[in-house]
Amino acid sequence: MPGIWIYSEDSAVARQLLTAGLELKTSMNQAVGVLTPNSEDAQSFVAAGADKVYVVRGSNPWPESYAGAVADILGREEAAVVLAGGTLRGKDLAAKVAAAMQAGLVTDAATITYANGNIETSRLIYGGLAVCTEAVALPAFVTIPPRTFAEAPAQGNGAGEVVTVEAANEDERISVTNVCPIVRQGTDIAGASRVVCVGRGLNKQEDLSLAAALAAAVGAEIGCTRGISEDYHWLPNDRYIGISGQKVKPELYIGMGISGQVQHVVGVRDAKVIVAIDTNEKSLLFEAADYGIVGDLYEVVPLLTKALQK
Ligand SMILES: Cc1cc2nc3c(=O)[nH]c(=O)nc-3n(C[C@H](O)[C@H](O)[C@H](O)COP(=O)(O)OP(=O)(O)OC[C@H]3O[C@@H](n4cnc5c(N)ncnc54)[C@H](O)[C@@H]3O)c2cc1C
Repeated sequence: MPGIWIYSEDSAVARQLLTAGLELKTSMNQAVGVLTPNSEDAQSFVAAGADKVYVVRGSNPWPESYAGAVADILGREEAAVVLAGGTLRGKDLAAKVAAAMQAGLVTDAATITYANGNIETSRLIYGGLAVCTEAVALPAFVTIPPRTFAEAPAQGNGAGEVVTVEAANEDERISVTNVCPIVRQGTDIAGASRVVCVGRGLNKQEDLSLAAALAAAVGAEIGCTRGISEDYHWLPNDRYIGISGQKVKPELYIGMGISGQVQHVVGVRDAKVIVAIDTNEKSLLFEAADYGIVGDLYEVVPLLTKALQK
C-alpha cells in the first residue's frame, strides 16, 4: 500500500501522528497505515481512520528486535512517508529503518506538509532561537515529538484491515532479563494541564511548600528549571522543563524565580497562558509571558495562593 505509514510504540503518540497522517492523506491522495506493537489498540487506529494496521510482535520492546521486520513491511508496501514518534525508541527505530531503506530522515518536526513532490518540515534549532525548514524527497522519514498534534478521534468502526506479523529477534546479543518501571512522583508533568514551575529564585528546599500550596490551589503539577533538579536535587529530574528536560503544553504555566533562559523557555512556549513572577523586571520569562508580576515570590506567591483559594 504506497502511502503514509505511522509507527510509535506508544499508542497515544501513534494516534497523534495519525492526525498528521490524515492531513497528508488529503494532500497526497494516498492511504494511511499504522505499525504498532500493541495488538489491543489496533482497532482504535482503524476507528480513527487508518486504512491498514500491522501489529508487529517482537520478542522484546527494543528496536533491534523488530527494526528489520518494520523495514521489510515498509519496503514491501512501498511507503512514501513514514512518521515515527519522537520518543527515544521511536527515533532509534526511525534511524535504523531509514538507513536500511536509504531514505532521508528529519527529526523533531513541529510541522509537516506535502509540497512540490517533497515532504516539507519545520523544527526549532539552536535551543529554540531559529526555525529550520527542510524539504525531503520521498520516501521520507520524519520523527514528530509527542503532543505536537492532538490525537485523531474515533470516527466510527472504520473499514481498515488488521494484519499481525511476528518479528524474529534479529539481534541475539540482546535479551531482556528484567524490567523496572520508572517510579514517578505525581502524574507525568509532560501531560499536565497546569504547571507551577520553580526556579533558582527559591532560597531553600523547604520553600517548595510555597509552590506546593499554589499548585494545590490551581490544581497544578510542580515543575522546575534544570538547576533545581540537577544541581540542587530538590526535585526529581523528570520534573525539569526545557530543551534537555520535559516539554510541556499546559493550559496554564506559572513560573516563579525563573530568569527565562531560552533552554528553559523552549520547553514551555506552547503553554496557552504563561504567568511570570520575578524580582528582576528584565527576566526573559516576562518576554514569553501573557501576565507578569514584578515582585518577590515570597510576598507574591502566598497572596496569589490566598486569592485563588477563595
Ligand atoms: C546545553 C544546555 C541545556 C540546558 N537545558 C536546560 C533545560 O532543559 N531546562 C532548564 O531549565 N535549563 C536548562 N539549561 C540551563 C539554563 O541555561 C539556565 O541556566 C536555567 O534555566 C536557569 O535557571 P533559573 O531560571 O532557575 O535560574 P537563574 O538563571 O539563576 O534565575 C533565577 C531567577 O530568580 C529571580 N529571583 C531571585 N530571587 C527572587 C525572589 N525572591 N522572587 C522572585 N524572583 C527571584 C532572579 O531575578 C532570576 O531571574 C541548559 C543549559 C545548557 C547550557
